[in-house]
Amino acid sequence: MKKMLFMNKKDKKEEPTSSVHSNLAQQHQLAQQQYQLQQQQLQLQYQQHQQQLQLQQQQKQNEQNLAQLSTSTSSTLSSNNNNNTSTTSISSVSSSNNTTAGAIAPILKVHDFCGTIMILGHTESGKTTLQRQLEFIYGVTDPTDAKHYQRLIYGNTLATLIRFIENSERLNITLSPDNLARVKRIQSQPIELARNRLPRFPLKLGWDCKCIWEDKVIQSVYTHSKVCSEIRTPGRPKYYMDRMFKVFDPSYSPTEMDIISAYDQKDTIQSSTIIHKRFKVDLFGCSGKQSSPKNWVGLHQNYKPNYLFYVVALKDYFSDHLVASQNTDPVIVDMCANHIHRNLLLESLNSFETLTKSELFEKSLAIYLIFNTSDIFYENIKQYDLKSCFSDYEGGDDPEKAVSFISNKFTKLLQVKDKPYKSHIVNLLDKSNVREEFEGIFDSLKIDAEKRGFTTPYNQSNSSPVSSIGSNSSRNSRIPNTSVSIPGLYSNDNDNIRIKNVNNTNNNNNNNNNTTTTTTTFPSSVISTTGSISNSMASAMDTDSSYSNESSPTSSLSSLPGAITTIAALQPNTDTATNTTATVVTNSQEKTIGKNTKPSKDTKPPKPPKDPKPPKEPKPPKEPKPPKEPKLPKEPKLPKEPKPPKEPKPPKPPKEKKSSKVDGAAEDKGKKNGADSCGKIKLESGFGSLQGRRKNMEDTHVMLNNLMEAVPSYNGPPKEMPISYFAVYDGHGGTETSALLEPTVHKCLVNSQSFKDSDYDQAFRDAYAESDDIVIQKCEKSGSTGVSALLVGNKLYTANVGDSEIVLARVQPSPNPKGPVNYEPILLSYKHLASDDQEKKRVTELGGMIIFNRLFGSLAVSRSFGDKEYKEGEKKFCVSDPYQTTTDLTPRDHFFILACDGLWDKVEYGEAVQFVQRNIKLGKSATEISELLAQDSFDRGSGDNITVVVVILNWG
Ligand SMILES: Nc1nc2c(ncn2[C@@H]2O[C@H](COP(=O)(O)OP(=O)(O)OP(=O)(O)O)[C@@H](O)[C@H]2O)c(=O)[nH]1
Ligand SMILES: [Mn+2]
Ligand SMILES: [Mn+2]
Repeated sequence: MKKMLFMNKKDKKEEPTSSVHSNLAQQHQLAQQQYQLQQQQLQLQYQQHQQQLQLQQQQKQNEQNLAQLSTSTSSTLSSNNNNNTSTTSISSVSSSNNTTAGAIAPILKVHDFCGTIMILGHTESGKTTLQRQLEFIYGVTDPTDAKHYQRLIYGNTLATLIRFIENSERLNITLSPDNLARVKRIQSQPIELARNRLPRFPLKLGWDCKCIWEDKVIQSVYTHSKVCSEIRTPGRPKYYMDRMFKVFDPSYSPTEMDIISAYDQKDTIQSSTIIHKRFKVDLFGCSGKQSSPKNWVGLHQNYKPNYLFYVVALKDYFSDHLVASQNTDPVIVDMCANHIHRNLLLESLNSFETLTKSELFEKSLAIYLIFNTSDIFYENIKQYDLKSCFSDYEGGDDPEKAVSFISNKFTKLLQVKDKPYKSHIVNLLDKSNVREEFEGIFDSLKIDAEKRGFTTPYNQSNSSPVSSIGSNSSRNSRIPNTSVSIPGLYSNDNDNIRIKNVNNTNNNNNNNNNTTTTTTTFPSSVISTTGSISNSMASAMDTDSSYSNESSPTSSLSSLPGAITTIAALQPNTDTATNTTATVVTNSQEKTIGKNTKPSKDTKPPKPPKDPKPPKEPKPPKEPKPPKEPKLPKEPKLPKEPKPPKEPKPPKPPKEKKSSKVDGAAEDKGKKNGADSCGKIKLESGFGSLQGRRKNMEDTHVMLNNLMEAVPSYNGPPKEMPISYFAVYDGHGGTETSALLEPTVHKCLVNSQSFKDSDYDQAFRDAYAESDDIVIQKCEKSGSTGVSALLVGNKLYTANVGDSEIVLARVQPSPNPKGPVNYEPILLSYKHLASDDQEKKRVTELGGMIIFNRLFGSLAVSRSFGDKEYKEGEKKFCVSDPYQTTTDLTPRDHFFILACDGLWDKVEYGEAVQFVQRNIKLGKSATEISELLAQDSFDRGSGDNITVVVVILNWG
């Protein structure tokens, strides 16, 4: 039956496809011409309006000034019936700023105001969407880089399809046989992108894509992905799928909605500049990584935002209970019972609470809560009760009640802190909705900026059209956000203000162009246009002059006792890690950088700072250029700082359940608790390995307490020191590669010339390269990550590719010798993920793409053994160069743990170290501990294979 269905469609397909394509091409061209004409007209219209607008603006500003002075006492807040409003008295500011206000009034005519806004929010809440919309509406630069978006959207389309296929595999549900064959063809496709055949998509595959998308299985995966955090698919999957054929068309040119909808997970801060009624705003949009609370530390120092936009996706309120109660597809419901669902709305709320304790929050003047995805939320609330997320919710399916309930959860945190705020409910995809809401926001911000004296000339170096204004402005250009105001500077420059993207001034010329009689006079109440919340912004007119003088260094943390504890808690390991890993750092530096005798690939340039410093002058480019750096792939000097604990999830007590499947293949693996002496160190090693929820077991591992014995073919000079080798290999796309690595890597290692010469660092590089060559020759499709530890006497050498990692547990010196022993996790590996900034850079410089954080939308790691298709030809998108460390072990080093991402995705480094330590104390063996640790990750919901090797160092 199913087959028939697809056969029918197949019959109809081929021809219409190509004629559709050429029609589309013509349509596109026409549409583009029309668009250009429209743009020209608008430009004209815009210029005509200029003079009129300026007049109106001046009038309005004067009115507003008057209004503010007179409303100073009536600034009551009506937020959510809360009496404890955050009314910092405007009157005090008005009076204290009287002189300033008086001084500003005449300047208003000639000066512009400015502000800096930081956009924060949980991942996929809509931060980038907001920034793009604002750029389209008010931007000073053209946000449409067609080539970039064409690639990105093309990538989104394929990656979405691949994600659906992968999710069907994860959920163990199988597509129709016809479609399985299509899957094969599609999955072999991404590499085509690598061969620079973009944007040509082999049209014959278009039909394959469409059939897969329409497969019942994929449809149910899609339906479920909307409520299941584990199989969530980034971006707007349906939109991408529906536009598939347009995107595959060689003459495809992205529309504005395509651009707004494109999902681009960047790990850098994205900056843009917009101008609204001569109010200039620099927006810094956090994304991906930076959006997690641990990265909010330091953002204020770097960007000095005046205001914060916090974006929340309302739609993400689903929880376990809900998924289990949905009976749409029993197969998937069953599957969902097996994994843990994150509640992204609650996570966002938690993050927000953390934010309220940070310096960034303290120093920002006001918070704008942007409750996004209202469109989906209003639909969902009719089907899924909010009670499953908030047990105290009683509002039923009334969307207004639901939204105001959610917004209250956030605003409560602000009221406690007496922080001025406004809430807005929006659908960020809807341009006119965004315009409506943000007109008011920018109006009120401008008035605030004006009061605070945030005036600045547009500086000369600004590459935007407005930058040409004011030839004598350079002296102020270094301090974009100061209150410096120089009367008369721009008296004749008004006509020079051109906004390149005039979209915003079209459609709505009448009510949009600075003539709006907004009800928003800061700080009076603003009714959100959705009408469901009546919110108002508190007057933030405190007299703290440090706010209005951003050029003075921001006060240090010490002035914020509340913040100190939080920040310390957020980054528990920062200081200690740096200090105590000194030996490791020096060693690895010596080896990898200092000892740079061998050319090329071993050179490890230091990692650049994570957060690019903000541009010194407000520039309009979308993204601050990352600091200059060498081309070679990064190897950071420091082992990456151990992750701070995520959510305070108490580790579950390990169950006594034995592993369901214990893999065993390595040579002396059977010797589970192999105790052997290694110099003065007696080793005890063990492993735990779980197939877990995956269909196949693709992990392998090696434990060789006596490496030389295991490789009798060694023919170099005898080794005096005992040598041991441990490794974990995490295969993907089949078991071939990881199975082959198991007997191979250490043999290559021992048989390399460098090993004979006792240059173990080089030996690792040689062994990894040789093993990769062997694998590539023998394995068709699969690949594997790997982490290895070589212990020579008391020197520990490590190497890793991909996301398998090793952590060393070191006792921290304690001031109190009788106090509890504290262990510090020292990370000796580096995750080579496609999402990593440096890896991304390496790949994109070669002409490759990272989509949805994967290499060509497909491979999550950027370095591995095997994965031949990404290594063929000249361009090696995926490499096997390992990250390496060398450590002189001392009796403070107690044990180390090697494991694949099946462990590290669920268990923090510090948690694992504590876990092992606790169990050593309880007298458990290395094997028992490894098994318990693997089980713990399983219990926490890991859907992956899990392999753990624990090596305990007993110092004699
Ligand atoms: N239906 C709907 N989709 C939206 C809305 N706002 C954003 N989206 C979509 O949600 C997806 C995620 O939005 P982004 O703006 O990329 O999210 P982000 O916060 O920048 O995400 P990260 O960069 O991963 O932190 C995009 O594909 C948007 O098109 C909305 O109001 N309604
Ligand atoms: Mn983003
Ligand atoms: Mn894995």
